[in-house]
Amino acid sequence: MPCAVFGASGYSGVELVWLLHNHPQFSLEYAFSSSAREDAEPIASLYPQLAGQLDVILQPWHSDLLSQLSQQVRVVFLALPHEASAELAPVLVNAGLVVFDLSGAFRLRDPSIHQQAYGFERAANIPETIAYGLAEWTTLAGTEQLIAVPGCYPTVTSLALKPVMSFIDGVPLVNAVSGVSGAGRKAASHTSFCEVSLSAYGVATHRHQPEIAQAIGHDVIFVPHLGNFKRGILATIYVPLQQGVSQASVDTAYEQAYSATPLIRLRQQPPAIRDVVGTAFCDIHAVVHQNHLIICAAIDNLLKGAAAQAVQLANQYFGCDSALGLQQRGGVV
Ligand SMILES: NC(=O)C1=CN([C@@H]2O[C@H](COP(=O)(O)OP(=O)(O)OC[C@H]3O[C@@H](n4cnc5c(N)ncnc54)[C@H](OP(=O)(O)O)[C@@H]3O)[C@@H](O)[C@H]2O)C=CC1
Ligand SMILES: CC(=O)N[C@@H](CCC(=O)OP(=O)(O)O)C(=O)O
Repeated sequence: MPCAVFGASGYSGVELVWLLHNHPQFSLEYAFSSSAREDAEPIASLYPQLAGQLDVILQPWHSDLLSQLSQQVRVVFLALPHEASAELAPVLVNAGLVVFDLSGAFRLRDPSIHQQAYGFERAANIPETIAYGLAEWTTLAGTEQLIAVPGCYPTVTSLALKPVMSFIDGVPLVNAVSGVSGAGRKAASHTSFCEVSLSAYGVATHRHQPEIAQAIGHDVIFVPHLGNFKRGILATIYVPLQQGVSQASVDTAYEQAYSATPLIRLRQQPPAIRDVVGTAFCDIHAVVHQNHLIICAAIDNLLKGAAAQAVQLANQYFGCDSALGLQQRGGVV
């Protein structure tokens, strides 16, 4: 299946390039950077750890490449800033391409919530049905034109909460800590090494709160934190339970939800970030304590929280095993 990656010079884009280059069913035909770059260059000039391993050329995207692209490629992955995706995705869909978009441009269904969360209007002229691709909870028909890949925090939080939603009695509280790669490759003072010191951010304002609420169908309190490590997210979630919910019923609910899903690991101990970094797994551990459920869940933000989930969805879309090409430990960044 010929494919292309936009935003291939960025963190989630380079992970996509690596996964697709090594995938048995996809062939990577184009890897685009922004048009702000003047020349094509080997991806190893930005990521020297790939020298001798990945001879992909990064090519600046220009719209006059569209007709060539749409003749040679069937599917595209967008790892772009939200506004850039909002502009480009409809153009690519109209050119007949299947688009997996890693940004937040198409995730929120309610236009006013979208406007408030992202600060720009939801794109007009978009396909009527946009799939929200939380991979373990979505069945793609293989006819969708645009698939919105969930955000990193919403992925780990929704995967942890969805199996136990019928037990809850109150608002779940989510504390999640992310590594700095979650903020992308571009330089910014608040994500530079000497500035980062574990702290909360976006308290009561983060755009992933409405996305999580939409995904689980319930209100949620969400507080993200930035930690001084490269990659990975650890979420600790406190769920008020209805009277009488037992550990056994919680365990059964997780087993029923995930016994047949190869990329979810139900753990006997709280997962550590290092258990999942470089993998496409989501690890989940849940314990009933008094009338609360305490869930600890971890993912790699750039893989299960971005590139690997996009490939998992593309696997499903084209009828492959959902974990195809995703079971080796890796990670470029
Ligand atoms: N980082 C993460 O953990 C996650 C990120 N995401 C989402 O994925 C998307 C990419 O994030 P991330 O990889 O972190 O970002 P980066 O900042 O690392 O990379 C952004 C990429 O987009 C390219 N780009 C920027 N502006 C344009 C434009 N106008 N037209 C075309 N290309 C452009 C950049 O090219 P150039 O290098 O030439 O500037 C670069 O390749 C974002 O929407 C983000 O929200 C989703 C889940 C997790
Ligand atoms: C650590 C950090 O800054 N994380 C990013 C979220 C990661 C991400 O890119 O999520 P989206 O796909 O929804 O943009 C943030 O809080 O904005």
